[in-house]
Amino acid sequence: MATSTPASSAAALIESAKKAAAYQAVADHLPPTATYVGIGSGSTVVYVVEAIAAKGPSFSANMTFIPTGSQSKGLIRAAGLRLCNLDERPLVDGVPVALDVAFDGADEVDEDLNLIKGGGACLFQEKLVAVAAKKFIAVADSRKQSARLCTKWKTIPIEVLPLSAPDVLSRLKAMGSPSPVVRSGLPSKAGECVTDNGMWIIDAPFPPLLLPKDLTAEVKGNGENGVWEIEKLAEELVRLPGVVEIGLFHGFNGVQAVSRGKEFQAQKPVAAYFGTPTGEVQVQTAA
Ligand SMILES: O=C(CO)[C@H](O)[C@H](O)COP(=O)(O)O
Repeated sequence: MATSTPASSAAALIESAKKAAAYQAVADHLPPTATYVGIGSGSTVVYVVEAIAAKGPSFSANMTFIPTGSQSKGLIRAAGLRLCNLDERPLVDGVPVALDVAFDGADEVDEDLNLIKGGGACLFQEKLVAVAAKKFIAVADSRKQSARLCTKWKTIPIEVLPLSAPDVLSRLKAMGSPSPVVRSGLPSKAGECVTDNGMWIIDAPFPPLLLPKDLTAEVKGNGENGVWEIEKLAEELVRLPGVVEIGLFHGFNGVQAVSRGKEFQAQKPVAAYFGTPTGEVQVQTAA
């Protein structure tokens, strides 16, 4: 007879928290009229696909699902949903059709809905899919909720061209990241973790990232004393030669983007769903 240990029951509670968040996010944000839907990567998104499949084939008959990498592609296929790669979407007036909604997991979510992503090394395609969607929804368990990024998930995943890794590492150290490392593929792969795009991931630790509202005349958040505000850090990181994409999803969300005339360029979710160990789901929305 299988015995339940405290560790196995804690793991089961986390799984049910992820599942509850995913099912509620799908119920709230996937209307039967949706046509193009983004599917992210990671263990929580498995339940997003399960929730969609559970609605039956007629619900998704007119929907096409856009993956964020090979895991996500496999999930869409295994569920019998219609798959279309990001670059194969039809053009409307010369522009690739917008996704109605994209669902994805996160490694950490701050109080302004900025995200750290890339724990599963899929951040580049995840960002491409998020910005192609009118509405991006994050799903997670409540361990991911945090006032400031880099508090619980202490490193920022950065996708780099392998050739550039030594230079990027030394530039990151100069920016105040104490010990950035190239992510290993162990235990499943000897050598570096190679992304779906043939790149490497650098995990760069930073102290907790400030929000614009934290800045004062004394605290500038520009890296002085190693302290960074998220927008300033993101701006510097994407400018490093060799960096392909960063795991900070920041700036504005889809609703704010429309009002700024920057439709479909939003990296931030409009809502994050957090499952809790008690079975409750907390929803954090943009202020
Ligand atoms: O960003 C990701 C992959 O690059 C994942 O969405 C993130 O790591 C969360 O994964 P999980 O749902 O397994 O906690």
